[in-house]
Amino acid sequence: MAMLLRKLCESASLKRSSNSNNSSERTHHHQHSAPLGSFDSLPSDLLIKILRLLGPKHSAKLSLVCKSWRSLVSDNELWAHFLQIQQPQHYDSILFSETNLTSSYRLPVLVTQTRCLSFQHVYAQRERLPAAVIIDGGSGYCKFGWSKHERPLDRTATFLEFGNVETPIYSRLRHFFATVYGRMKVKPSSQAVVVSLPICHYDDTDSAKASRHQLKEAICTALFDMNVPSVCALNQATLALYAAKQTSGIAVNIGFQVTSVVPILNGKVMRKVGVEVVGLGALKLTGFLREKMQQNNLHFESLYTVRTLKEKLCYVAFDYEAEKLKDTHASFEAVEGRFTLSEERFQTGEILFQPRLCGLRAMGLHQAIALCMDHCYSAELAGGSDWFKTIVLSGGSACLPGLAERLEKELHSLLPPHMSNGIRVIPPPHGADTAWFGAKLIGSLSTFPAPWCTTKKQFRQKSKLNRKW
Ligand SMILES: Nc1ncnc2c1ncn2[C@@H]1O[C@H](COP(=O)(O)OP(=O)(O)OP(=O)(O)O)[C@@H](O)[C@H]1O
Repeated sequence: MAMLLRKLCESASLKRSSNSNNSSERTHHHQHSAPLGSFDSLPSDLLIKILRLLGPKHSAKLSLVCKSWRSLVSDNELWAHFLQIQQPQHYDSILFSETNLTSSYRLPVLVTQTRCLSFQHVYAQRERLPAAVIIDGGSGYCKFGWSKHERPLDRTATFLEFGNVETPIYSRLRHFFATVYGRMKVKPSSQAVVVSLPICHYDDTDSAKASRHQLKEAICTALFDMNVPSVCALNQATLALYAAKQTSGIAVNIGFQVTSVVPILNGKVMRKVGVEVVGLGALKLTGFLREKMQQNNLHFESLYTVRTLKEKLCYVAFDYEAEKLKDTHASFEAVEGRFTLSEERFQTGEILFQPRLCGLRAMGLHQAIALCMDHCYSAELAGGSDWFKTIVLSGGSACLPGLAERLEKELHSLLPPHMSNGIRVIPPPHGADTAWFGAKLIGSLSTFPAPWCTTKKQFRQKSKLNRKW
């Protein structure tokens, strides 16, 4: 094989030199004589196999030799293979994003468009792309890092460091972004940023719209004042949906303080249909477990221990009543020592379905989702009658094992068959970093940053115009 590869390269370089010596001969050569030199006799699938072994760099070089090599090398399957071996675990996400998200106008992609996609071009563009900064600033925890990295570089407790609501929003944001860039040890002016917008001011009212606009403006102003060259700001729910390789569906984010149920059609939040919000989140879950542990004489020093036990031992029961009859003891070695939990393990997650267990008069998560689905159905939007049947979970607390299965079961029993048939509840595809991963997908696109980002100049011009009007 090594000999074969050497011969291939020799033939290619021979051909290149003869081509550059005589251009009229080149035309003749391509059209009539052996266009691939001594490899002409080999079937093209074998040649593709050889190219696979040569790798992307050498294959790209071969495509410079002549038209015939270029045509052979441009094989889409070959470059799909190179994309796959480069990031085997994310290949599906790359395919999804390159077919559905390359333009920021998130219209449904036509089949013909998919066929036009040149994987060689996609590969080359992605290689050339400098890494972007990815910041998902959650209300509890901020995840930040690089688009070319597998996962966030770090997490910081947003609520502890930046949670002072009395501070004017602009200075809080400046401090927040300066801290993130400081921790990443990078100059803000060196690269574009993809930043998440929190899921808040959900309503379809003018005042909520104005608040959303104000928040986005404040985020962009803070970043541009720090000389970031271009900014892409997208809401967390849409990013979570992208992370699950979907452009339409219902994004359910179990956040730090609240849970939001967000209908999204072709990447756009359907505020007219309605976003449901339940006042339950990570804080309530931890608080509930703490109470249960205290009631059951399980002594701990730090709330951090309770949070760790929640993450390591808690789960959602498929059938709450049946679970009570089982032996559910399990232990975990925390920093403070060894803890054994039993019923607390599934009682904690149960508050999502029965909020009254923690003294809250609110809808259960399944009810909020069913209500949202019902609104989607009644709205009769152009997306058809199925787009809202895909439900994507996100947020750290949505990582509780068993949550997706239980939700699916509850939705089936709440909804009539024409609405529940085909329901799919997808667990957080990238755990607590789901929205971050969605933003990473955007920051890694072959077309990034152009269609997704606003440059400093564009932003300033738009702000000036807005002020005039
Ligand atoms: N495997 C897990 N099981 C249960 N809870 C988890 C798990 N992993 C993380 N969490 C919890 O998730 C919470 C943090 O969630 P997340 O990072 O989604 O918050 P956030 O993004 O700041 O919230 P928001 O969406 O409101 O901005 C923490 O309380 C943490 O304990």
